[in-house]
Amino acid sequence: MRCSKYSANGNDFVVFHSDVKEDRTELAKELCHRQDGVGADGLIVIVPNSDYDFEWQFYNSDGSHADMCGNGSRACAHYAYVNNLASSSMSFLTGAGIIKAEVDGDMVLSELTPPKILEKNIEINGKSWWLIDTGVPHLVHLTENIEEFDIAEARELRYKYNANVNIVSLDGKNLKVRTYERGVEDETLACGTGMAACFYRAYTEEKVTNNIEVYPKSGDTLYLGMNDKTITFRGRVKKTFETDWVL
Ligand SMILES: N[C@@H](CCC[C@H](N)C(=O)O)C(=O)O
Repeated sequence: MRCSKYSANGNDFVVFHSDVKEDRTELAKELCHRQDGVGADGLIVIVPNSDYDFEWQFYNSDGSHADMCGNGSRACAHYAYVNNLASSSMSFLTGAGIIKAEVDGDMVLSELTPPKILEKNIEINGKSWWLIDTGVPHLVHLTENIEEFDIAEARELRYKYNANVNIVSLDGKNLKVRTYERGVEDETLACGTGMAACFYRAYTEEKVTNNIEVYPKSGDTLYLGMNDKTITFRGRVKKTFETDWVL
């Protein structure tokens, strides 16, 4: 079985495809383990679908299922293209809905599901959070100082709201973002749906214009914009390892 490891701007994934759709919770935990496994933030399994190019099963590193993953969608699209599972322009089914993606070398564009503001102005400890669904739920707080990310507070909010937790600051006309991810239970180097939620809040509040750059913790550059109702999310992916493997 072909099995690849991808880094999508520091958010890393084990990816493989299979004809069998089955529960892979335990496998996700084993493979994603940083010391005893391959090590990754998530596991993506591509399985056949009769209506779209394919569908995916997405697992966080703790084995929990997530409906969507922005960075994972770009890694998955690249894997599907280079393994002849789809053409460079594809659509696939996720728990959050249909995702369209386009692969151009190592640049991959993913069109995320329409963002939804679930709740505005949640005031906690002098901070004002918005809860936004960009395929999965994200709390977003606009801050002056991106260096001050209180992980203990983020962890508390993550459980209270069952959401990922982000802080975002302006960097000129662009944005810097940091994300605590549920299912990884720590800050990750990048989170696509998190960047999308931060962009959406900043754009809705007219802090940024359309089509800007967003810089996650890894320091990479992602390109985000509103396209009618959906958010386009573009950036490089890197295949870091590949093996043919007997599981
Ligand atoms: N890293 C992903 C988000 C993965 C799912 C998330 N941890 C959740 O459980 O909601 C991204 O790039 O969007």
